[in-house]
Amino acid sequence: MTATVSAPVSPTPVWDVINGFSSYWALRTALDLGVFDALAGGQARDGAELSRAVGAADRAPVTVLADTLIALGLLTSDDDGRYRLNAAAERYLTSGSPASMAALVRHSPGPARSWPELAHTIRRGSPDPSLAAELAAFYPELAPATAPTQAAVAAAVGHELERRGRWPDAPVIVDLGCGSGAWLATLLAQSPDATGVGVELPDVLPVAERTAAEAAVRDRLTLLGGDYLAVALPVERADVVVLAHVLRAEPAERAQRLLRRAIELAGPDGVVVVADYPRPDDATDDAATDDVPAADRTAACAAAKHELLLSLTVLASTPGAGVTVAALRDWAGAAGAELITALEPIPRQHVYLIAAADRTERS
Ligand SMILES: C[S@@+](CC[C@H](N)C(=O)[O-])C[C@H]1O[C@@H](n2cnc3c(N)ncnc32)[C@H](O)[C@@H]1O
Repeated sequence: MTATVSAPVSPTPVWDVINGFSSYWALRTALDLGVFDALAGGQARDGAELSRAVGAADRAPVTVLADTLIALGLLTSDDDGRYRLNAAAERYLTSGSPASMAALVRHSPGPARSWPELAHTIRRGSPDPSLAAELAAFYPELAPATAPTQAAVAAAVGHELERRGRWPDAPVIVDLGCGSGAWLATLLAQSPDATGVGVELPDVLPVAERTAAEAAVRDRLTLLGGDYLAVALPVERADVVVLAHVLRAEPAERAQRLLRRAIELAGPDGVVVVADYPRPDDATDDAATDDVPAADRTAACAAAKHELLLSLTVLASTPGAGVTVAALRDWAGAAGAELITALEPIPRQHVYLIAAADRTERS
C-alpha cells in the first residue's frame, strides 16, 4: 500500500498580504526620501550617488530600498547597474508630473488609526465616533492629493459628454462633494460659457477655491459649504451633476437620497456623472436565490481586488461600505432614471452616466 503525499499548501497568499504592508512602506519611504525625484528627467544614479542625493548616512540601506523598489516594479536598473525610473514611476511617482500620485500614496489609506480599529468597527457596524475628528481632518489633505487623477478623468468625461450630445453651449454643472474642485475646474475650462456650483464641507472648500482660481474659472463658479443633502442650491436644473467618489462613503440610505437629488437636479435632459470604485454586487445570504454562481463570485472578487480594498478603506473610517453597480441601477430606477453607460476613461477609474429613463441618446 502506498501512502499518498499531498503537496504542501503554499503560504504564498499569506506572505503576499504581509508583504503588502512592507511594500506600501517601501513606497512611502522612497517618496519621503525623494528617491523618485532624484531620478526624474531620465537621470541614472548608482547606489552611492542615490544615497548622497537623498541625504542618507550610508549607501547600504538605500541600496536595499532601491532594489526592493525594482522588485516591486517601481524602479529599474540600467546595464551599468545604475538606478533609473521606469515609465510608471516617471509618470505617477515624481512630484512634478501632471499625473503624479505621490501625494495620493500618502493619503489614500485614509486616517491611520482606522486600520488597527477595523475589527472593532466591523463589530460595531460603523467607525467609533472618536474617529470622526480624524476623518474631518483627513478630507482637506485628501482633496489636493486626488486632484491630478480626477482632473484627467474629468477631461475625458467632458469630451465624452460632448460626443454624446450631452454638452450644451453654456452648460450648468453642479458638483456635490466637489473636493479639490478638479472636476469643476476641468469641466468649466471646457466651455467659456459654462457655469458651475460646487458643494463641499466648509473645511475643504478653500482647496476648491484655490483650484478654481488657478484654472481661471473662479468667476463662473459658486461654492457652497455644507452637507450636500441639505444645502440649498442656486439653480433648479443642471446639465451635468457630478457625484465623484462620494457615494461609497455614505450609508446606503443617504447614498440613495444623494443620487436621487442629483437625478432630480439633472431633470429630463441632464446627466448625472457618478465616479466610484464599485465593488462586486452583494451576495445574497440565501444561496438558493443567489443568481451568481460561487465560482463566478470568486473570480469577480479576484478581479475587483482594487475596488474591494478601497471599499474596505472607506468602511474603516466612514459610515459607508462602498457602492455596487446593482445598487446604482436600483437607486437610479427608483428615481425614474437609468444607467446609460459605464466608462473607464483611465484604468481603474470607473464612471457611470445616469439619465432620465425616457430620454434617447442624441449621439
Ligand atoms: C473622496 S472625496 C471626492 C472629492 C471629489 N468629488 C473628487 O472626486 O475629487 C469625498 C469628498 O466628499 C466630501 N464630503 C463628505 N461628506 C460630505 C457632505 N455631507 N457634504 C458635502 N461634502 C461631503 C469630503 O469632504 C470629500 O472632499
